[in-house]
Amino acid sequence: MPTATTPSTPPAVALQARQLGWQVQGTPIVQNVSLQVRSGEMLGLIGPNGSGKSSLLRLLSGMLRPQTGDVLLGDQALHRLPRRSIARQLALVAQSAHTQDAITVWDAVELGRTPWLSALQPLAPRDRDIVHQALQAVGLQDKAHRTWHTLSGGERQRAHIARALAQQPEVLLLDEPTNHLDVHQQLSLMQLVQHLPITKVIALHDLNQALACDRLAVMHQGRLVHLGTPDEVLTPELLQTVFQVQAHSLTDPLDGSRVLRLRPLTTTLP
Ligand SMILES: Nc1ncnc2c1ncn2[C@@H]1O[C@H](COP(=O)(O)OP(=O)(O)OP(=O)(O)O)[C@@H](O)[C@H]1O
Repeated sequence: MPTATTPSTPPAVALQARQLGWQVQGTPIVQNVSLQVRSGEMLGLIGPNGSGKSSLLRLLSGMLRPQTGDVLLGDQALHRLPRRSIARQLALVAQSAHTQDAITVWDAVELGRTPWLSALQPLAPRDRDIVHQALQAVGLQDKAHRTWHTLSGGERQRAHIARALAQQPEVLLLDEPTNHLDVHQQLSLMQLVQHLPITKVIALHDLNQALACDRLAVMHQGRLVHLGTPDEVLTPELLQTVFQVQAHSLTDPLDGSRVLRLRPLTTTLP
């Protein structure tokens, strides 16, 4: 019978930020952020433009090194882990990941297997199956042999996600993954991510999409200002002070779920 101390039992906290701080030339970008991401949850990261969401995700992924505080992946300090070990456990789908134009979609997604292969080791049939499944999950199986530069913005976005899935991470960080996607693709992607049996942290701008998360973390001016369930967090008061919008909750007559109706407090850009 497994116990709480059995090594194969996943830790209750998959990823943890402890008093993270990051600044550029004396300007604080992320300030004193502490949070715990529970194993298996989908944690939404929301906040206005420039509030520090992408920076926090990059700190959590190890791409950026904090000047203060640290990140724990499971119970291990991220900065002490070799890159390869991090890449076997955690994948980041960044907002503007670069991919060479001449590469095919298949090759781009195949790169997700790199952390699992030793030098010069060719892909085993199992690796090829995983790449195939990742392409299928994002609906790109028919475009596997297309070159990168021929893809639309939305197709590139889905290919980046497929590459992260091919990594088979335990923790998946996604930075505004629904950008560039049409409404059908946005909903499909949110469902796909929601049902992945791993830990997810997802930066989102669409607050109605954020309602599907288990918990939400709200960034404002580089600080984490709220953490809780969508109902606890998305109050009219918070939406007014952080997002500068007036919010009304409606109920979807089809399934009784909550829908947010938002109006700007002011109509002028800051
Ligand atoms: N490398 C950098 N050098 C200087 N400033 C930076 C750097 N990276 C981020 N910033 C600044 O830090 C702030 C937070 O940026 P970040 O991209 O983390 O915000 P965000 O919440 O993801 O924004 P958005 O919703 O617009 O994508 C912004 O003001 C940005 O200009």
